[in-house]
Amino acid sequence: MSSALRRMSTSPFSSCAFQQRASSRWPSRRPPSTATSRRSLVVAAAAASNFANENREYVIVGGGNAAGYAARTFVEHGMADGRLCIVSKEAVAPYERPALTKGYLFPLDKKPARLPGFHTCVGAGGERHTSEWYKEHGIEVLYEDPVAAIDTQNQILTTSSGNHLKYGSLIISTGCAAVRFPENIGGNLPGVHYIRDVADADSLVSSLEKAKKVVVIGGGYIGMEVAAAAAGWNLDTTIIFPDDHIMPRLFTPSLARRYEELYQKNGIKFIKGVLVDKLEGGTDGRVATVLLRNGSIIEADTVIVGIGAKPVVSPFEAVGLNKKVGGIQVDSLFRTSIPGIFAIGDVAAFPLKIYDRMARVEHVDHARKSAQHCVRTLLTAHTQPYDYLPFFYSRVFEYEGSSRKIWWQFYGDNVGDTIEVGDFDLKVATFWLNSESRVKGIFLESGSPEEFALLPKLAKCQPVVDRAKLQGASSVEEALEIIC
Ligand SMILES: Cc1cc2nc3c(=O)[nH]c(=O)nc-3n(C[C@H](O)[C@H](O)[C@H](O)COP(=O)(O)OP(=O)(O)OC[C@H]3O[C@@H](n4cnc5c(N)ncnc54)[C@H](O)[C@@H]3O)c2cc1C
Repeated sequence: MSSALRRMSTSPFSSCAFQQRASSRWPSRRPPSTATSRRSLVVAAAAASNFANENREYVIVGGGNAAGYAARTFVEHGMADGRLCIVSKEAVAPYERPALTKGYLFPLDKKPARLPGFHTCVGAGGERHTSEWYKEHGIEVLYEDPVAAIDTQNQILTTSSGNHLKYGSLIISTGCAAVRFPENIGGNLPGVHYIRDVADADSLVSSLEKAKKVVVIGGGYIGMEVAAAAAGWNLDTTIIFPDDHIMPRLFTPSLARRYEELYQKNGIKFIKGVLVDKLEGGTDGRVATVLLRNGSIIEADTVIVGIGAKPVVSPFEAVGLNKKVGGIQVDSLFRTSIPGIFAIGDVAAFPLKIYDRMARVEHVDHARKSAQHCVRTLLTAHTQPYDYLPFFYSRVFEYEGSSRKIWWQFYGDNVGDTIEVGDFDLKVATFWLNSESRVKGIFLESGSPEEFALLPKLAKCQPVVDRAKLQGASSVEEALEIIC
């Protein structure tokens, strides 16, 4: 590693993330003054050593889930030390983003059922990849310095602080950004929250600590999880969305109805089938009311907007975008149209081989697997196409004292018609069957580890089933036996 690189990889982060959790929601946060001095150091190093021409063999842009798993794969191949640089917009080392709407939001006195996995885990020891881990493995991480421009001809990245980095190979993992309400309808009022990163989650926790009336806009993953977390704070919580039921892109109406009943038992109210027109501030400037298209006015001191996310393609448009599914177009080895440039995770539009179509998948399982596949391609020149089976999961009401903890998984494709089996109070499964009665997708809630382990196998081999028999199954166990 060159001396300039060594100086920059010095990270002031703490490595004992968990021990410090009780006193801070983000234990390894760096004091702002250190960030400033580190940036000055980077600029000084650039001036002193013709920084732009100093070659980084491998550069990852983005400091999220995919970046974390890509770094881990570089380490596993012994190719990280002094060769790998991560350029991140965030102030902290890559972490497990799904925790942000789950355990991370629970009140600390309710002891989260699962410790938030802020940092990626590796190996049998499951050691945490704190900033210290990156340092120990000789990985240079530039924090809070997003890439602002790329010169693909000369292979140079320019960061927002004005650094120039020359790369050998580049992996883009910029993920997604939350869709925001425009400013003119109150989208930026104090008390209005969007959750994409840990800074957003910290800001929401500060609001929840004082909140009385919470409105969650959006009935998808984010809305469902945040509303369930707000219930853990015993707050007056209302979910508002334009669809007929929650999770319209995955849940069947009957499954959604049972979930809505459970949410209502936890004190959460629903306003369905209506759009939000405007958020208005009160005398203190904070959000105070939510105006609906049907003329209703809902009071709120805290609003969480979960209305979707869009891939962060800027400033990489020239690398080649996919117009249909959005994001950066890659092939089955995560190669973009420009040699030496790859894209992974949420931002990558890739061939979903099993269903023979292009897709972008905004889920952590794909972020991890695409990262591992891409780095193996880069380092070992393997040519096996990525063969991904879509997998989604969620967990809600996991805090201590909750009447019912929910954990569900979905594998496959939710196309065709559905057969629902089981008792919602115990265990429930939904099967998506195509016109040939092949199982295309499976949803299971509250299954055993063995049952959950069956799902990917079934969704992959897509067995043909006897519909009448499946329909007549009296339990999930019986249904799985019929299919297997
Ligand atoms: C609140 C929340 C809850 C979720 N829950 C679940 C769940 O329960 N299950 C599930 O499967 N998935 C869940 N997801 C989705 C999952 O977290 C993502 O699919 C995963 O994080 C994608 O990884 P990624 O690295 O592609 O993107 P991200 O993890 O989003 O990382 C992208 C990174 O790039 C950085 N960046 C952006 N632009 C630049 C730039 N110009 N320069 C440098 N850095 C940049 C961002 O700041 C960020 O650090 C959740 C997502 C969120 C936001």
